Amino acid sequence: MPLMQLDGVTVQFGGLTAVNELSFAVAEKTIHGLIGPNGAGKSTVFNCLSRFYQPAVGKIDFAGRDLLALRSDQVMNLGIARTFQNVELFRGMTALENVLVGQHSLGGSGFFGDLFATSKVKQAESARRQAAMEALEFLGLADTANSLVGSLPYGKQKLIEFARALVSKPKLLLLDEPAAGLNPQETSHLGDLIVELKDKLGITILLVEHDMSLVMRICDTITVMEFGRKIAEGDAKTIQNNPAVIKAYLGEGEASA
Ligand SMILES: Nc1ncnc2c1ncn2[C@@H]1O[C@H](COP(=O)(O)OP(=O)(O)OP(=O)(O)O)[C@@H](O)[C@H]1O
Repeated sequence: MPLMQLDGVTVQFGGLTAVNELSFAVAEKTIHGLIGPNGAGKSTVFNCLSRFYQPAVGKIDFAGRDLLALRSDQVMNLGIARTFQNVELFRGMTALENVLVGQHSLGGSGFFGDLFATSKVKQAESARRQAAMEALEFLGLADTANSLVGSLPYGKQKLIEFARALVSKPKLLLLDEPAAGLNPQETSHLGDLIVELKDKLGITILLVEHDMSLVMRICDTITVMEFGRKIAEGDAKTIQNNPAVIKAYLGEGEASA
């Protein structure tokens, strides 16, 4: 059984159908790419999964639950985390503090516990800090823990966003253009880290990305969208040789796809 299944999902903005009867399944512990030319509807799909948008029609099942019946915060508690196209961190806070923010959804000790800082609270706080440090260490960022995020290079900031998403212990991680703004070396390192998230932590990844060499290198399965519809699906080799995919990208001038 897949971890997540979209079934006939349709999203409209006024007269525009941004996602059109889209169905696809994401298998557990895989890296699943969602690609397509600009405006194909990829971000709209992510925004449905994070529950920012409500589809007009369709169903989304996540680990046996009806995702569309849940609020955005409930989705996070169910085990879905995401990163954003543009880095969305608190620049005036340290890397560690930013990662700690990602644990907020895991629940705390409650109002009185926080107020009186009981030993239980202190223990929970120390466990949270340890988990945040472990997430930073996993991504090779331990040395940045006490640095202000705004002072760090963009590539590191992107990875701190990853750490923040990881610390909520997601089953599914939605990565929205993680390679945007990174140089080829940083992109290659990022690709290795994404594979490690799958292999070592067992996290399922849904990846929206324009860097085709990264997508083709790390994805187990790729779903291709154009004008809101699915036009192809399969492994990298199948997708690279699919005439409809080649046409969709060539039509946009992205012959590299
Ligand atoms: N909030 C919105 N209101 C109106 N139209 C929207 C909204 N969000 C997206 N759209 C439109 O829906 C279509 C799909 O957009 P979307 O951002 O999902 O595409 P995308 O595949 O993520 O594109 P890109 O690769 O450029 O990020 C586009 O025509 C876009 O203009």
